[in-house]
Amino acid sequence: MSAQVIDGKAFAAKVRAQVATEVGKLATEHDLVPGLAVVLVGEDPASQVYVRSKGKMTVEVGMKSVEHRLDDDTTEAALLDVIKSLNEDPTIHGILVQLPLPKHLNEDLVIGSIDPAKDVDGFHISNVGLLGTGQKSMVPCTPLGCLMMLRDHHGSLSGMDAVVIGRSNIVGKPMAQLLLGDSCTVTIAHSRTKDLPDVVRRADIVVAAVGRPEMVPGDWIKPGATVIDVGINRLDAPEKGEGKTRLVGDVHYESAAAVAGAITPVPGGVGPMTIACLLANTLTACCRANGLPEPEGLTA
Ligand SMILES: Nc1nc(=O)c2c([nH]1)NC[C@@H]1CN(c3ccc(C(=O)N[C@@H](CCC(=O)O)C(=O)O)cc3)C=[N+]21
Ligand SMILES: [Mg+2]
Repeated sequence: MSAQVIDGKAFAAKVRAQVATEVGKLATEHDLVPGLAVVLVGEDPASQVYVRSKGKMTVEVGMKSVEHRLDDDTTEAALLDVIKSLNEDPTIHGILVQLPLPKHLNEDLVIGSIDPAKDVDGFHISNVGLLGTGQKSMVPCTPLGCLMMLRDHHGSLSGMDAVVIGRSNIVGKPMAQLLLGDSCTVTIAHSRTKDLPDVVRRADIVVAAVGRPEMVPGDWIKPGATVIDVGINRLDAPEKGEGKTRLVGDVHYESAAAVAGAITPVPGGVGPMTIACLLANTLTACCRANGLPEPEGLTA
C-alpha cells in the first residue's frame, strides 16, 4: 500500500470543533443558537442511521436539533405544511428533508418549498443556480466535504485534471461545479461514458459517486492520483458471521490504494465529512440570517 490515507473521520472532528467554537461565540456575543430541523418521512434504513448520528452531533456542537418524523403515507400537503412552519420559525436556520422520499411525494416540489436561505442541503434550484454561476449559495454537504479534503491535501487545485464519476444532482453535478470553481479541468463521467477506464486514467483527482460497490479498480487509477470515494454500499459479509454486513465504497480500496497518492477510506472518509458540513452549513445560514460575518474555511 502506497497511498496516504485521508482520514475523513479525524478531519470531520476538526471541522465540528471549529463549528462548536463559532457556535459558542454566537451564544456569548449575540445570544444566538443555530437551529437545524430534519424532516424524515417513512422508514428508509440509510436515512435512519444518518438521522441518528446527525442529531447527536448537532447537539454536541451546541446547536438546537429538531426532528420531524412523519408516517410514510403522509400527504404532500401535510409535508408542505411542516416545511412552511419551519420556514417561518426564526429559531430554525437549517432545514433538511431526508431523501429519498416515498414514491407518492414529488421531491422537486418538496425541495422547492424550502426557504433557499435555510436549504442546508443546497438542493433548491436557487442554490443550484447560484453555485452554477459562481455566486454565494448553500453548497451540498457531500461535495463540500470532498472539496475541503482536497484543498487540505493539495493546497491549490488549480490546473488539475479532475474526473467525477456520477452525474447526480446531489453529488456529481455540484462536485463538478466546485472543482471548476477551484480551476480544475473537469470531466463528468457516467454509465454511458465510452472508455471509462481511460477517462479515469487521465485524472489527477478521481471522485467516485456512482453507488456501485467497488466498481473502480486500481488499474484505472493514474499512479499518484488522489481518490475520493463517495460510495457507501452495504454488502453481505458471511465471512464475518451469519447475517453480518460490511461497508464498501465505489472504489476497490485495496487495489486503488496500491497506486493512488492519496485515498479516502469507507467508512471513515466522505461520510463523516458530510455530517460535519451539514453543521457548517447550518452555522453559515445562521450567520447570514443575522447579518453576521461567516466563519472562514467552512464554505466553498
Ligand atoms: N437530504 C438528505 N441529505 C443527505 O445528506 C442524506 C439524505 N438526505 N439521505 C440519506 C443520505 C445518507 N447520508 C449519509 C451521511 C453520512 C454517513 C456516514 O457518516 N457514514 C459513515 C458510516 C456509517 C455506518 O457505519 O453505517 C462513514 O462513511 O464512515 C452515511 C450516510 C446522507 N444522506
Ligand atoms: Mg419520489
